[in-house]
Amino acid sequence: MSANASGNGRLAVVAFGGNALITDNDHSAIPDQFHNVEAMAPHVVDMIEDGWRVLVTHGNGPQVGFILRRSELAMAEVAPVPMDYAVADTQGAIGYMFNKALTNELRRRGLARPVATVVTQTLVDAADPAFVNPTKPVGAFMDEGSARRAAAELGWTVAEDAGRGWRRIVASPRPRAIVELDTIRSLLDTGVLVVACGGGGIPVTTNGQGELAGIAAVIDKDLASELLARQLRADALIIPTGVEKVAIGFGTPQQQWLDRLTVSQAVAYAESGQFGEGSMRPKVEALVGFVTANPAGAGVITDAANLGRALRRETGTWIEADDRPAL
Ligand SMILES: Nc1ncnc2c1ncn2[C@@H]1O[C@H](COP(=O)(O)OP(=O)(O)O)[C@@H](O)[C@H]1O
Ligand SMILES: NC(=O)OP(=O)(O)O
Repeated sequence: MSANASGNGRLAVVAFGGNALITDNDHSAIPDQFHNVEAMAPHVVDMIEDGWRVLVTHGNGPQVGFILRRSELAMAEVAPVPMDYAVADTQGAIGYMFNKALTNELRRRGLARPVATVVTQTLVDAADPAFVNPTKPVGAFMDEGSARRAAAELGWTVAEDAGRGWRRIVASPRPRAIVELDTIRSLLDTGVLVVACGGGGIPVTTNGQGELAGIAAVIDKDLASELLARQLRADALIIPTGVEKVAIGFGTPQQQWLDRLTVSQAVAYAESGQFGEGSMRPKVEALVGFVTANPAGAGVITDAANLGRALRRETGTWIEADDRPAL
């Protein structure tokens, strides 16, 4: 392994959004997702060349919904896929896309660094109120009529998603612990480029004797990535998504893109409804949690193409502890 591939250096958790993996009109098309992951890989490898150790996490909202829908459509012929297994399926498939794209990009640049995807379980509380109040959008966007029909005919819970259309929603309990945390840490310490905690992790509960059991839910990957970044004492938590910066008045004539938000400003804006529920709000909340626990840490929201520029502070929205002086 080259010196650059050692387990030293600043650690960044980079949490790619599930929607950010999709640009094609046919939202469920796999080649389009791989094409987008291929476009993201050079930005991750740029960070490695800049001396960062990188842990990639990713969302799975659209993809887990597609798997559940395929399973429903095929029910007459094959047994249905339980939701925890559907999340595991997305970790495997999206992890494979990142493994392949990152390995190819490292090879192109002559960098010797192993890449590994860790199937990751995330502990949740079976009594979490989220199980009776689903909030996590999954699968395709629909018009309201189609959504209401799916609710009546298929028993889905549906809701409008951040002004972008209607979607199926499922339970999204808070992540409490990452079961494979020590394995992920060991891999990072030996210089492996790790992909982990996909889709927020496979939701599991424990019976108190440490015995794990899967449960039907999709965990928010921003909140799980924050937990992971905090427990690994990462230096940066970066959330690449569909926008270069966070805005107040998003989508209105008063829209104002933000370079920096203090924790207090972020909390106040979140409480006044400035950030889309289930879209931008959990990202802001994740970074507030991260920089509150680690005031010297960098908490940044941007798009994948601007990862490097955002880390150099040329763009993106940085969320910072209240007492950190503005640059
Ligand atoms: N205040 C805001 N500022 C910027 N974008 C916002 C805001 N509120 C909602 N959004 C929307 O949230 C999207 C990011 O959420 P989403 O697509 O769910 O994330 P992910 O990339 O994790 O799949 C942005 O692309 C934007 O359309
Ligand atoms: N699990 C999750 O939060 O996925 P998205 O980022 O795709 O919504």
